[in-house]
Amino acid sequence: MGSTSGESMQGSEGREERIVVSVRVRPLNDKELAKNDVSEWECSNDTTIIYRSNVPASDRSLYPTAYSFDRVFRTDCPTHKVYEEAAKEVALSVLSGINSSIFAYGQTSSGKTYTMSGITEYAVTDIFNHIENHKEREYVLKFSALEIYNESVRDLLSTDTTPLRLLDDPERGTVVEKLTEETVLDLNHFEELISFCETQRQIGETSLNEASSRSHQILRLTIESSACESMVNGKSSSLAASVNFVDLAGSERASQTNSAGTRLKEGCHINRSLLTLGTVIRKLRLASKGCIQYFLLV
Ligand SMILES: Nc1ncnc2c1ncn2[C@@H]1O[C@H](COP(=O)(O)OP(=O)(O)OP(=O)(O)O)[C@@H](O)[C@H]1O
Repeated sequence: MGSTSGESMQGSEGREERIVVSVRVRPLNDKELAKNDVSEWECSNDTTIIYRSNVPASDRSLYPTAYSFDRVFRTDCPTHKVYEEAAKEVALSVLSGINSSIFAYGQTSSGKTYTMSGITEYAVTDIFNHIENHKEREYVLKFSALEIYNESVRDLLSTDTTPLRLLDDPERGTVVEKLTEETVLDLNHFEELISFCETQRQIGETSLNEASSRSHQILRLTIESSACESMVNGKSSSLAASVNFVDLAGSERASQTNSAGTRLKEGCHINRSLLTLGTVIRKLRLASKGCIQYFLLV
C-alpha cells in the first residue's frame, strides 16, 4: 500500500491523476480499554505510522516497522481535520468537472463508516456553500445510492430489495439498471436521503463491531452546472462530474469475528471482493488512460 502513495500519472487529456492514501487510527473503545489492550500502531509524524512489533529484537530488521503514507492522522484527530487535509480537495474537484472517488478501506471496526459519514457530510455542506456563493452558474445535483451485499447490487433509495443488473454501456461504461437517481433540492433534502439509506443498509453484529456494515456502500453525487450566460467566448461552459463516497465493508478474520452461518458467508464475500478491488486499483495505477481520481482511507 505504501508504494501507491503520492504517485501521479498523466491522464489522456494531460491532466494529472493521483491516488492519495491516508491513514486514520481510531482511539481504543471501551471494550478494548477494559481488556487493557494497547494500540499496536503509533503515528510518529504526519506521514509515518509505526508498528510496535512483538517480534524479538534480533529478528526485527527482517520486518518493516515504519510505513509512509500521504497523510497519517492520530487517534485524537477530529473528522473535520481528516476531511480538510485528506479529502476536501478530491471531493470538491467535482465542482470543476473532475470525477473523483473517496474510499474508506480497512479492517472491520477500524472506523470506516464513522469517518466516511463525516467526510460525506462536510463535503456536501461545502458543495452547497459553493453553490450559494456562485449565483453566476446554475447547478443540478443528482444523488444515487447502492450497496453491494453478497455480490448483489441493491438500490438504497428504494424499499424494493430486488437485485439490480449491471449493464455495459458503450458510452457511459458500467451502469446499474433502474438505479434511482434523486434530484437534490437542498442540504436538508440530502440529509433526509442519507438517513433513508442508513435505514436500508445491511448491518449486522459481530464480536468486533456491534453495528458492522455487511455491504459495500457507494453514494454518488453528480453535479451538472452551466453558466447563466451559457456561451462564454463562443464556447459552452457546461460541466458535469460525479463524486463517489465509498464505504467498504471491513476485511475480517473469521477467527476474530467468531462468525458462522450468515456472518461467515458475508465475510467470505467481503474478503474476496476487497482482494479484487486491490487488484483493480493496482492495475488502474499502471494504466495511463482515463481520468479518475482516487483517495484511499486505509
Ligand atoms: N475516530 C473515532 N473516534 C471515536 N470513535 C470512533 C472513531 N472511529 C470509529 N469509532 C467508533 O468505533 C466503532 C466502529 O466504527 P465503524 O462502525 O465506523 O467501523 P467500520 O470500520 O465501519 O466497521 P465495519 O467494517 O465492521 O463496518 C463505532 O462505534 C464508532 O462510533
